[in-house]
Amino acid sequence: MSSSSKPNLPVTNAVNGPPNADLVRERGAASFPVRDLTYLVYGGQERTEHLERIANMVASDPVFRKTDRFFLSRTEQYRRSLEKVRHYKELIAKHNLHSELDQQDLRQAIDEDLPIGLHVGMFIPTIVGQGTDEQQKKWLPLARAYKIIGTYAQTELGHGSFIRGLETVATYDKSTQEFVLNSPTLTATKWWPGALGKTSTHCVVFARLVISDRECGVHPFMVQLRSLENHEPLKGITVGDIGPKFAYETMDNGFLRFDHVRIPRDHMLMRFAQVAADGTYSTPPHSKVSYATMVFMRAYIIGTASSTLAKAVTIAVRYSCVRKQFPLRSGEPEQQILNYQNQQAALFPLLATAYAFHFTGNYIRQMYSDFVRGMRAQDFSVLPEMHATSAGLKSLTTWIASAGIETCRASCGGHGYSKLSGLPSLYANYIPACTYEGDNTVMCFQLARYLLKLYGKAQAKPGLRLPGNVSYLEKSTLLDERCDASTEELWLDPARQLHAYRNRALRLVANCANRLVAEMQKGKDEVLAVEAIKSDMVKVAKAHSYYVVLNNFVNAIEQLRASGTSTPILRVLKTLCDLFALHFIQADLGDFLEYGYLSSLHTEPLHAQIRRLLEAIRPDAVALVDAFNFTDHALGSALGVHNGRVYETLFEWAQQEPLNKTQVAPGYHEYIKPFLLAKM
Ligand SMILES: CCCCC/C=C\C/C=C\C/C=C\CCCCC(=O)SCCNC(=O)CCNC(=O)[C@H](O)C(C)(C)COP(=O)(O)OP(=O)(O)OC[C@H]1O[C@@H](n2cnc3c(N)ncnc32)[C@H](O)[C@@H]1OP(=O)(O)O
Ligand SMILES: Cc1cc2nc3c(=O)[nH]c(=O)nc-3n(C[C@H](O)[C@H](O)[C@H](O)COP(=O)(O)OP(=O)(O)OC[C@H]3O[C@@H](n4cnc5c(N)ncnc54)[C@H](O)[C@@H]3O)c2cc1C
Repeated sequence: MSSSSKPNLPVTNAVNGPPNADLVRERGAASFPVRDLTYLVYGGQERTEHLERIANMVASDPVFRKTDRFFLSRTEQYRRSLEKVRHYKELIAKHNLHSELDQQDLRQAIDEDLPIGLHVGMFIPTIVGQGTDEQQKKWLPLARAYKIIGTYAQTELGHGSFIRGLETVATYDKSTQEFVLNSPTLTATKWWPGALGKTSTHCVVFARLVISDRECGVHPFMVQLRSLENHEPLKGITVGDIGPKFAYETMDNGFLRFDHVRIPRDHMLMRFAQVAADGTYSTPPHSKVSYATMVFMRAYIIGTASSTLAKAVTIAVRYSCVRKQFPLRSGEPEQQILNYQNQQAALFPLLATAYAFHFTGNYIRQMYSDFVRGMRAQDFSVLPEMHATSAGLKSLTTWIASAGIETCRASCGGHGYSKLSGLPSLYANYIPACTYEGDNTVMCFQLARYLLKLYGKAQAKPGLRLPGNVSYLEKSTLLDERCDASTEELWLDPARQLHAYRNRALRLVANCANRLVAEMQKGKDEVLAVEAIKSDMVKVAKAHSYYVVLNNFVNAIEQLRASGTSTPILRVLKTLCDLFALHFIQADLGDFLEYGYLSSLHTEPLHAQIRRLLEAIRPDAVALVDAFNFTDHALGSALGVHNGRVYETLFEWAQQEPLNKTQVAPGYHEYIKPFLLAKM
C-alpha cells in the first residue's frame, strides 16, 4: 500500500531535482497509510495541518535559515538568535498567534535554543505557579508582552543538585519592608541560568530566606537585573555570560552576583509561603512546593525526548537507504546499507523507542495536568508520585535519546561526523538534558527512594493498595514466577513482556531493600546504608521507568484498537512495541539471567524474534520516519533531506565553508609557501 497522500511540506534547503529513486521506491512500498500515522502522532488531521502551516512558514522564511549556523562565531550566533526572537514576535502579531499553544508550535518550528526559552519555559510558569493573584496580575501581562524578559536563577557556582545548599541570601529588613539579596561567597554566584548573561531584564532568584536570624529555607524572589531604558545592570548587580560551552551557542547562560540589593517585600513569590510586614513567616502547605517549576520542566523534557530522537533516526534511516556499500556477490548491485542486519539492529530499536517515548510524553502530560488541577484545589497528594515518576522518566528518556543520537551519527559513517549531517549539533545541544533540570543520577535516587519506601510499606502491611504503575510492588509472589516465553511467538505476548519488566523491577527493588537492611545490620545508620546501595538505586529507577514506558506503549495500542484505528497502523505500532520490549530485555540480559528469571531456553527465541522484527520493520522504515513529518528545516541535515539528494546537498552546502571563499588558503604565503619553495 502506498501513502494515502503526500505530505504537504516544501523541500527547503535541499538541492532540488528528481528525488532519489530508492527513497521513492521505499515510500511506495509502505504497508500502512503514512499520513494516518502522522495524524495519530500529532493529534488528528486538523492539528497536523495547522502544524504544517506553521512549519512551512518558518521553513520558507530566510530569517529562520539554519544553513549558515556552522560558519558563525559565538557572538554572531547569539545575535542571529535575537534576530529570530524579534521575528518570532513579529509573526505572532502578523498571524494572530496569541494562544500559548500557537506560540509553542511556532517556537518548535523555529527549532533553536532561543534566549527566550527560559522566559516561556520557567520564568512565566514560576510566576503562574508560585505568585499570588496580585503578583500574577502585575508581572504576567508584562512578561507575556515581552516588556520584561526573565529567567530562572537557581543553580550557583557551588551548588546545583543540592538546592538546600544554595548560599544566596534574602534577609528580611522589617524597618523598610524589603529583602536584601546578597551573594556572600564566590560559590554563591548564580551560574548557568539560560538567557541570564545578556538577555534577561528580570529573573526569579532562589535564595535562602532569613528573618531575624532565623533560616526559613529556599524561596523564589522576583528581581530586576537590568534597566528597562538602556539594559545596563542595576546597582549592586554583577551579571554576564559564563563563556564557551560544549554547544548551546545561541544561549547566553549567565552568572549573577548580588551586593546587598534591596527588593520590596511583595517581590517574594508568596502563593504558598508568606512573609508578613512584621516579619511573621507562614510555611508552605508542602515543603517542596517551590520546586514545582522543575517538575513542570521535567515533564516537558520527557515530552521532547521522542521528537529529538525521531529527528536523529529520520536522518539516519533516510541516509541508510540512499547510501550503498558493497555488492553481496560480485557483479550484483551494491546494497543499501539499511539492508545490513547490523544497521537495522542499531537503528530500528531507536525508531521503536521514538514511538514509545511519544506515548510516554502523552502519559506524563496527562499526569501533570491532573497534578496541577489538584494543586489548584490545595491537594498535594499526587506530588510525591508526580515528582518521582517524572524524575525517573526524565532520566531514562534523556539518557536513551542522547545515546541514540550518537548511535545514529556513528551509523552514518564518515558523513555522520560532518556537521552538515545535523547530528553532531543535535547531540551536542541535546546532551545537557541529562544534566539540567536535575542531574539524571540524582533524579534516579529520588525515584528509587520513593519505590523503596512504597515497597517497605507494602511489606509491612500486606493487602495495602498502591497506585497504578507501582502496584506491582505489592506482589512479592511475583518474585517466584519465571518467564515462560519459550518460543518466538510467546515473546510477542504483551502480558509476558510486561511480566518480565515488572519482575525485573521488583527484583531490583527487593534486592536494594534487602541490601539496605544488611548494611544497617552491619552497623551503618540509614544514611550510610543508602550510600552503600547508590549504584543499585540507579538501576532500580531505570528498571521501573522502562516498565512505565512499555506499559504506556502497550496501553496506548489497546486504546487505539478500541477506538477503531485501522489494522495496518495497529500492526506496525505493535511491531514497534514488540521491538522496544524485546530489545531492552536483550540489552540488559544480565538483569534477567542473574536471578534465573530467564534461561537459554528463553534467550534463543528472544534473539530470533528480534531478528524477525528487524526484518518486519525494514520495508516500512522510511515510511515510519516520514510519519514524523519533519521539514528539511527541522532536520537541518544534508543526509536526511526528504528528496534524498544527499550527495548534491552535501556538496552544495560545503561550498559555503569560508575556507572555500578563496582558491589559495589563508596563511599560504606565511606558512606553506616558505617550505614548498625552500631550496633542498
Ligand atoms: C510548555 C512551554 C515550555 C517551553 C520550554 C521552552 C524551552 C525550554 C527548552 C528546553 C530546556 C532548556 C533548558 C533547560 C533549562 C534548565 C533549567 C534548570 O536546570 S533549573 C535548575 C534545576 N535544578 C535541579 O533540578 C536541581 C535538582 N535538585 C533537586 O531537585 C533537589 O535538590 C533534590 C535532589 C530533589 C533534593 O531536594 P531536597 O534536598 O530538598 O530534598 P530531599 O531531602 O532529598 O527529599 C525530601 C523529600 O522531598 C521530596 N521531594 C524532593 N523534591 C521534590 C519535588 N520536586 N516534589 C515533591 N517532592 C519532592 C523527596 O522525594 C523526599 O521525600 P520523602 O522521601 O518522602 O521524604
Ligand atoms: C545547558 C545548561 C543549562 C542550564 N540552565 C539552568 C537554568 O536555566 N537555571 C538554573 O538554575 N540552572 C541551570 N542549569 C544548571 C543545572 O540545573 C545543574 O547543572 C544541574 O541541576 C546539575 O547540578 P550540578 O551542576 O550541581 O551537578 P553536581 O550535583 O555537581 O553533579 C556532579 C556529579 O555528582 C553526582 N552527584 C551529585 N550529588 C550526588 C549525590 N548526592 N550522590 C551521588 N552522586 C551525586 C552527580 O550524579 C554528577 O555525576 C543548567 C545547566 C546546563 C548544563
